[in-house]
Order: sequence, then structure tokens, then C-alpha cells
Amino acid sequence: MATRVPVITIDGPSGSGKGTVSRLLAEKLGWHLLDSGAIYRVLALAAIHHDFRPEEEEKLVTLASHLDVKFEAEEDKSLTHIILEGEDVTLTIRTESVGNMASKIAALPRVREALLRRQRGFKELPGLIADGRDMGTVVFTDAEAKVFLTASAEERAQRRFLQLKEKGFDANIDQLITEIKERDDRDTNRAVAPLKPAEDALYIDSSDKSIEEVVDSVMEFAHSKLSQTS
Ligand SMILES: Nc1ncnc2c1ncn2[C@@H]1O[C@H](COP(=O)(O)OP(=O)(O)OP(=O)(O)O)[C@@H](O)[C@H]1O
Ligand SMILES: Nc1ccn([C@H]2C[C@H](O)[C@@H](COP(=O)(O)O)O2)c(=O)n1
Repeated sequence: MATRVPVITIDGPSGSGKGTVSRLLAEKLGWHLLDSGAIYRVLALAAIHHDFRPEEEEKLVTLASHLDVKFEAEEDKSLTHIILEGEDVTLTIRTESVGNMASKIAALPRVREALLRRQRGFKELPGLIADGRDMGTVVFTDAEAKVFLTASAEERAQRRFLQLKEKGFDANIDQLITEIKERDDRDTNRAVAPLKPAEDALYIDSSDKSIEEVVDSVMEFAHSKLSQTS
């Protein structure tokens, strides 16, 4: 009998802390990490390079099916380099414009379908932490533990503001709040794989919680879930 690979999914809106919490959990558990948003962002960047518009579904599906992207983790796992067609795009994909383009093309059902197998390929022993919008509801529906992580739009914009400043990018807080709300609206109201908590997800509002508090809550929840299935 094949050994079951445990999966913990962390879904939530932009800036809720999914990526940070997922990375810390993967480090603590020694598991693999899937940043599914990075795949949509890489596709968005490739589309921008090719001058494709979000309406050009056919071209985007072909691009998604042949996307030449590699994830190369540094030895200490502190950073995963993202390589698109041989070019390191780790920082470039993090801009708000790439995030917005990613959100637009992520609404196309056939683009999502083209990326499904690639995402499921990350499920390997000893386990996987998967972060995104539909990890618990579509991609890994049989995950052992599912989490929905959120925070108010204002708090998320503030976090994004600090993050962008730290990286040396220019940022405007009011514009960030507007963009975050627009992105939430698009990701939540699309017809396919909308952003929503899985029925069996632990719901965490991190607006007034530290990163460590969130990690501790998820660890406690995951341990109890994993002990029920082992
Ligand atoms: N609970 C928290 N308190 C304060 N800052 C936080 C908290 N969680 C995350 N952050 C900070 O907020 C910023 C955004 O977090 P992160 O990139 O993990 O969010 P995300 O949900 O993965 O966003 P995206 O979906 O857009 O990639 C980071 O700078 C991170 O350090
Ligand atoms: N599982 C996922 C992951 C991401 N997306 C889309 C929607 C987001 O706005 C965009 C960028 O994601 P981020 O890096 O901000 O997490 O990609 C999605 O539809 N499904």
C-alpha cells in the first residue's frame, strides 16, 4: 500500500500572512512547501513579457501548459529562488502589478485547470504545506488539516506597505488598501475556485495576532488533526 503523504493547506486573502506562516511551518516540520500564488504570479509575469492580455485565454492556457519555471530552495530553506525561463524572478513577481495580473488570469477556468497537475506534483513525503486561495477547497480536498487565515484589509495593507518599503519599493497606503480590496473582490467572486474557507477549515483572523501566535495555533490544530489520522 502506498504511504499517505500528509498535507496542511493554508488559504486566505493577500497579505494575511499565509506565505510567512507556511514557510515557518515547513521549516519546523521539515516538510515541502507549495506557494501556489507564486505559480500564478510567474504565469502573469510570463504573460506580461509576451504582451498577452488577461482576456486572451487561449494564449494563456498554452503558456500555462508549457511554463518553464523552477523552484530552487537555498540550502537553509530561508529563501526559494523562482526561475522563469532561466531568469531569477524571485523579486520581480512580488510587485502589486504582477499580483493584480495574476489575480485576473487566475479567474480563467482553463488556466487553473492547466496548473492543477503542477501544483499536485508538490505533494511528496514527508509532507506538504500548501498556501493559496483554493488549496483546501479544490487542489488538496483530502488534506489532513485545513486553515483559512485572514486579517482586515487595513491591517493587510499596512503589512504590505512595510514589506514593500523594506524591499526598497515605493508604496502608498491608500492605494494599497484600494488594490487589496479590489483583489479580494475578484478572487472571492470569480466563478471557479473562489477564495473561501473550506467547510472543515480552522478560521484564524490574524489582525491582532503576532506571526508566532498564528504559527502556534496552526501547529496545535495540525497536531490534533494528524494524530486522528495516524
Ligand atoms: N500576524 C502578523 N503580524 C504582523 N505582520 C505579519 C503577520 N503575518 C504576516 N505579516 C507580515 O505581512 C507581510 C505579508 O505577509 P505574507 O507575504 O506572508 O502574506 P501572504 O498572505 O502570503 O500574501 P500574498 O498572498 O499576497 O503572497 C509580511 O511582511 C509578513 O512578515
Ligand atoms: N491558489 C491560488 C493562488 C493564487 N491565486 C491568484 C489570486 C491571487 O490574487 C494571485 C496572487 O497570489 P498571491 O501571491 O498574492 O498569493 O494569484 C489563485 O487564484 N489561486
